[in-house]
Amino acid sequence: MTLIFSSPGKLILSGEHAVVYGKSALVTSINLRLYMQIESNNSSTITVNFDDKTKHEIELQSIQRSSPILNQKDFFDTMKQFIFSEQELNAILYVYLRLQLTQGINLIVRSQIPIGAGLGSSAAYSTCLIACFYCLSKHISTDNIETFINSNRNEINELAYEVECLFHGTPSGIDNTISTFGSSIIYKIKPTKTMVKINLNQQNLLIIDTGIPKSTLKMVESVRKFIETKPDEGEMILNDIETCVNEMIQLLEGESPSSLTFYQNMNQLFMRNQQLLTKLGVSNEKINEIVRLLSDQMSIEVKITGAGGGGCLIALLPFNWDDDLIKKIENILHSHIKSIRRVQCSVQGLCYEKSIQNLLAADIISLYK
Ligand SMILES: Nc1ncnc2c1ncn2[C@@H]1O[C@H](COP(=O)(O)OP(=O)(O)OP(=O)(O)O)[C@@H](O)[C@H]1O
Ligand SMILES: C[C@@](O)(CCO)CC(=O)[O-]
Repeated sequence: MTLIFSSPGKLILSGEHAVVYGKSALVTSINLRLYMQIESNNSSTITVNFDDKTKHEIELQSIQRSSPILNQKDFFDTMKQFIFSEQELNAILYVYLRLQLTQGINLIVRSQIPIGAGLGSSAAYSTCLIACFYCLSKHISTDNIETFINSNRNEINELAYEVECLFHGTPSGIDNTISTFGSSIIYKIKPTKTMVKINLNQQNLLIIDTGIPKSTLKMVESVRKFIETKPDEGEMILNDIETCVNEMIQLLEGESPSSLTFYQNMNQLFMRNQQLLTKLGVSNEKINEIVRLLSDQMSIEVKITGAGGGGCLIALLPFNWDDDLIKKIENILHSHIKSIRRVQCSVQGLCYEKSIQNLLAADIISLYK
């Protein structure tokens, strides 16, 4: 049986980091997707092909277990000698054992989402991995896959969260949730995990890739240290970030996205949110310079999206933007960034791909427009 799934990347418009501490965050899925194909075979190996560039083979005889892996701790404790240095391979091993598969498998991964840039590549990977292995483990026939996926999204999301924990320690779950469900959501983990869909039809979001490598794990850890050392200041910043999120939600619910009021207020909210993230310590000199250049020369406010420390930044283009305006931005930033790109948001979440065409066409997209 051959199955293909795809999942989108994401942009956090507001609320990153604060979401880890139970505050609301606003997140949207974007039109960059990761595609994964799975087929079972009669061999005793898992073969993996990443973007036609890296190929791996995992020998199954050595790792088969009679009882399932129950959680991450169990995995690392009992599979010590089989742990790879590449987390993407550990994720495959984890899911294979967790879902008690026994057959040989061929996996093909092709992705448009830049890796490690704050756009949720690991969550799209985790979500597709679970969908592939879960459907295989349940022997779902291809005719029933769509229905099966739609009625099991919550379970897929919970399992994808476990895989995200391999990548990120104890993430909030915002990335796998948006990748599984798609569209745009207000996400919160306290007092219980909740997601509320919100209408967000923005065509004017610009992603600026700083080209600076970042580690989500390290950035989340540095914020934790900040909050432990300065709990009062930390709490105030987190509350102020949540106020930005709530004001953004009010704007989305109350203003036409093509109005000047909407643009001006969103621009201001990006600025306030960025200042708060800077206070939390997740910005740096290079990011500050990019923020300063666009603010001073174009009155466009830029904020970090995701963990910060590098990766991508976002800005909202004025509703009357044109190619000349983008060129002007490129000219101002060209020696400071890797690339820029406009994206569509609120796209479909995890989905079953009926044909191989999209997988074949997928290639890591340079963020350059
Ligand atoms: N196309 C892919 N091929 C192989 N591995 C991938 C792919 N996409 C994601 N991964 C895995 O996900 C990891 C990236 O996770 P990381 O959290 O660093 O970046 P991100 O998910 O892009 O950013 P963020 O979590 O901040 O949104 C990679 O190191 C790799 O293990
Ligand atoms: C920085 C963070 O808030 C978003 C990462 O995409 C971490 C998380 O929510 O797990």
